[in-house]
Amino acid sequence: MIDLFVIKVGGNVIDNPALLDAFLQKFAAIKGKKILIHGGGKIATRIGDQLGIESKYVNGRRITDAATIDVVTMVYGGLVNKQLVAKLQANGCNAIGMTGADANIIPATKRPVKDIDYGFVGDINTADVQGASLRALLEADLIPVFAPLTHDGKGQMLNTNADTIASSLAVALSKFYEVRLIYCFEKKGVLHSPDDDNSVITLIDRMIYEELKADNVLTDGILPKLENAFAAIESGVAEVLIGHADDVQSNTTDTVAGTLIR
Ligand SMILES: Nc1ncnc2c1ncn2[C@@H]1O[C@H](COP(=O)(O)OP(=O)(O)O)[C@@H](O)[C@H]1O
Ligand SMILES: CC(=O)N[C@@H](CCC(=O)OP(=O)(O)O)C(=O)O
Repeated sequence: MIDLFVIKVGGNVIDNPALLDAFLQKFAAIKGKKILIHGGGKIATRIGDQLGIESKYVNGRRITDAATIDVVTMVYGGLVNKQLVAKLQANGCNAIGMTGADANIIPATKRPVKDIDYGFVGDINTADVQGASLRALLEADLIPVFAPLTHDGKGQMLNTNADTIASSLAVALSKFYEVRLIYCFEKKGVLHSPDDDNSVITLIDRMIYEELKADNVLTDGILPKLENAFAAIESGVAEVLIGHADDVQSNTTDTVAGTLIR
């Protein structure tokens, strides 16, 4: 039986106040143990623009130079994280805001420079994720809320994709709990036609995934999301779902809406 929900909410939801408020209300109402991981890429891009710091992406990852790591640390670890915590508190949810540096929960290594220099982007040291410390917070009935930031153990903050953080935390916690990982975004799930919310693909396994890729059904951010979903399933996470932020509550029950990854 599932006894922990690891839930990720993406940038398009965070950037839409009505959708975000509805999501947080539903998240707060979910019974049982839960963790929230948030993105916020769009807000970081907007605030960067205001500061004259332009955003550049390669393969869905932000090139994070010295000025950009300061922006994302402020935006993800400060503005977005604390606003979400305050709104969850207002909904009666005892949230505690964190980055991967806090309690050393997510140690990472600066991505080595090969063809591309991503700058201060962190690859998670998966075996070192402190699942036991996180369990202690959960057992104290706190609700951890993670910003997409890690650290190198030598004093440097690193920027890490939020989908990857969610997958790594789900894997680390699956030692202690039966975990359902839920990716929440602004679509009803993985879609056959990206513009048609009624075209949800209800089940994707590796074979279907390869077929969908070959047919060019999957583009942009959905590709790394599915890779992270498969990585979780293949490393001990019981269930992974990709669905709409509005459906988060039903997706913690047996009546799921969205795409199940197997
Ligand atoms: N077949 C598809 N089904 C759903 N989304 C798709 C599909 N193909 C491309 N996408 C795009 O992938 C995006 C989700 O990835 P991303 O922007 O990284 O999400 P998040 O908001 O969680 O960060 C959707 O907003 C959508 O534009
Ligand atoms: C390295 C890297 O690309 N990090 C991401 C972290 C934020 C994120 O993942 O936000 P969404 O879930 O809203 O896309 C970035 O800075 O955009």
